[in-house]
Amino acid sequence: MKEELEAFKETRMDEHKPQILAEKKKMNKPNVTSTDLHCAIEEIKESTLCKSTDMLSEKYGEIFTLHFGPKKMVVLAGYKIIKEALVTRADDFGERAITPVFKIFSNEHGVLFANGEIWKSMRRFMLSTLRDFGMGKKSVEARIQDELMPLIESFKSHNGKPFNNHLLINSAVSNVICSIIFGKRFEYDDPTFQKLIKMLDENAKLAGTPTVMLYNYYTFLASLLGLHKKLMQNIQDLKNFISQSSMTRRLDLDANYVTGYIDAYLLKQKQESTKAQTYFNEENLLTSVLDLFAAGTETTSTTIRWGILFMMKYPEIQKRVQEEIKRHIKPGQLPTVEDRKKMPYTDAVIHEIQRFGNILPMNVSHSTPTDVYFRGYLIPKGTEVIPFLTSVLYDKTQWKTPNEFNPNHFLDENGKFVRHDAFMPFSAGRRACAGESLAKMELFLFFTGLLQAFTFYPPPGVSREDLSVKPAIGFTLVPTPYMTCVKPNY
Ligand code: HEM
Repeated sequence: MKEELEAFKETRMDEHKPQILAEKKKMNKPNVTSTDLHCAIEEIKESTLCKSTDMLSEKYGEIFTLHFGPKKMVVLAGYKIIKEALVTRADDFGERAITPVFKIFSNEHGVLFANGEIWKSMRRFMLSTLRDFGMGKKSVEARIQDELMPLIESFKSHNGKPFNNHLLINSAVSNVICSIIFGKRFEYDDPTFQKLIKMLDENAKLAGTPTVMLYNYYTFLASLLGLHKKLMQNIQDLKNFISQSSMTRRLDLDANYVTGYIDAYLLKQKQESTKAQTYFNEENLLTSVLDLFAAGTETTSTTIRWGILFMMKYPEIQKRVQEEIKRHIKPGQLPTVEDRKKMPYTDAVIHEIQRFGNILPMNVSHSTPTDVYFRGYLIPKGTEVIPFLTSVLYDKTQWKTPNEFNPNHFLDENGKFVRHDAFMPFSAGRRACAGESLAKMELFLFFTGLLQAFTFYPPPGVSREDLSVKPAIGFTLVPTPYMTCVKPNY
């Protein structure tokens, strides 16, 4: 089989003379290491350095090989090539790379870290169930609005004194997902809830640490050292919690009263139980619920935390958002999804928070399901591919001022909101974020609701210039921990 593949490569290479990326390319270009990539991401965020992604692509081109320890990966850099790969060539680039760390999360089940038929049926079910909840009796919009009130109260309770908003925002966002999954929210001081949030937060940090990365590339050695144990323990504990909750829901299951995702899954499982082949088993339930939990909490919460930091740093922008809120939403009334259409400036600011915040700089790795010929190269089957999202969100050919926080990127000369093709924080193509609609709704309702209620400003003695937008590097780019003060607006 191996010889056949080699022979195949040879014939195809003779025909088209492509280079085998990750093999021949290395000969005429310097090696790019993960450190180079991380440095570039850091420098991009330091606007004073005025560096941008073209630094990487100018040096190495739009497509290059990256060496992580013994492993070679292909990086795609820039809007055009990433769109071509993920959208036009979706069949060639639409698989997930299941690295050893991702395998700990999923054992190749669920949605986020799965492929093939399991991925297809789980993703289809996830999208349709989330859509149904959006239109159900208690819509997702109402669930988010319900969560906004306790969040505002908790912010108020600090009486203008500096506090770190991290845990509170995580709790609010996580509660939206909990309400969708389990059909109920938790009090912020509930010890079980606090433990869940802590484990999710810890895992997001751990997944990007060098020690856990080591597990990806030197798996045997890292297993001996037990570097991945905490991550594994957290995942097991989270799955145990989901399993217990689903056992309770099974007892109360009522097709006329579907409270959440778990109910919907259990009903589907019942329907499919007579089929010879079904993917609606226990392992897929636990993993897809964990996917929702993990992918749905950290991402949205981090984006809101970036948003508050940017509002403190750019008070003139905060003021313009608040003026627009005052014009369209009465005091005491909660924002609704409908309001967004009337509020182009706020919409543009939220889009810019996502662009500039760039929370998933390296996307989630894809891989090639077969040998792929692309832009004159042969990328062998099973190669990990990084569609480098930073290079799209900061692409100099697509944005007027890529290294500045500038809401005008999303406004025309008349102040109307304009879409931007290179706005790709949710990625693109068949693996694009499954929670995009929910995330957009949450970002608008939480951000607008918080800015309606409060003005955010830095603690005494800290100037806006002191506020750093340099991220802490990990799997997601999170703001360096900061303190904030709030002044109620009414
Ligand atoms: C601001 C918030 C969010 C951002 C920026 C974001 C971004 C992303 C990105 C970049 C991917 C990888 C896409 C790819 O592989 O090409 C992804 C995948 C995914 N996201 Fe999100 N996400 C967000 C919120 C959410 C929420 C709220 C949920 C769940 C309710 C969610 C669920 C998922 C799932 C299940 C996948 C895997 C899709 C698949 O592999 O088919 N995300 N997201």
